[in-house]
Amino acid sequence: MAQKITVRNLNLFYSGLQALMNINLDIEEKKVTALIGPSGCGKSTFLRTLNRMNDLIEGVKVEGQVLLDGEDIYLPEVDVVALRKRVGMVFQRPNPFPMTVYENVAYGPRIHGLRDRHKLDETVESSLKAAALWGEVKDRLHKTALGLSGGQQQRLCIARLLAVEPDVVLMDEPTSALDPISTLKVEELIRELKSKYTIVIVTHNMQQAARVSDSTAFFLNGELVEFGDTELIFTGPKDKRTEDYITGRFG
Ligand SMILES: Nc1ncnc2c1ncn2[C@@H]1O[C@H](COP(=O)(O)OP(=O)(O)OP(=O)(O)O)[C@@H](O)[C@H]1O
Repeated sequence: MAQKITVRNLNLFYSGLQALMNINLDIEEKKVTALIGPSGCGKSTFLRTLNRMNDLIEGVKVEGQVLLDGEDIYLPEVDVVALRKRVGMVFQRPNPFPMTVYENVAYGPRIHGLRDRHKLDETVESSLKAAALWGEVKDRLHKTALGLSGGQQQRLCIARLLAVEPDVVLMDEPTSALDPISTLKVEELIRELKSKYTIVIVTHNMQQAARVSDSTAFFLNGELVEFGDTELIFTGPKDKRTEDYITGRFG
């Protein structure tokens, strides 16, 4: 199976304090990879290394390699804006711009040079359809996005990201601020999106990891303890620490 992202000997330090310890991990193309582990174990930090979001934090030092389609994203000549277009991110709390639904989705393509109104309309419609939101918003495209429900706002943020045609979608606890029904809708969407995108999701919810992911990585204190097929991780983990965590003994 094709590897989309290859992580080799990755270490990360926050002002000298080591938050990731020698991580080695292969992320498969068009699969969902879940990152699990107790609070503070480094899941979000690791997720942010995949599109260099940690660069925005002062005092961060990264060692090792993250290869995207075989190319090291940490080389100095890499265009970080182009990288973040290819590797987009959805956050814990939905963060639509204070604009209309349409403008939220059209924003990215416009920034990247799309001006043609007809093409923009098409992109907005196809992105909202891909995010399973079109039916709910097609009659309110020109109303503020802030009037949508939390679950709709999160799917709008996913549509906004899909509009710039990424390869990889990073999701940092994308349903933690949502009610159970909205959560299921986003989970359904994740399963649909993997036919086109490589998805990496941080979740605190073990059932969610089991429901949506193909592979699961268990982190503890900045280390990758175990990584493998989700079913195997949940039914027969090799490491005692993984077993303790998934059976709820800690975290
Ligand atoms: N901006 C930062 N500056 C300094 N230390 C940080 C920063 N962000 C995270 N850390 C530290 O790095 C470690 C890993 O944090 P991280 O947020 O990646 O963990 P996490 O597993 O995602 O936690 P949670 O599940 O609570 O979100 C923690 O010890 C945290 O305090």
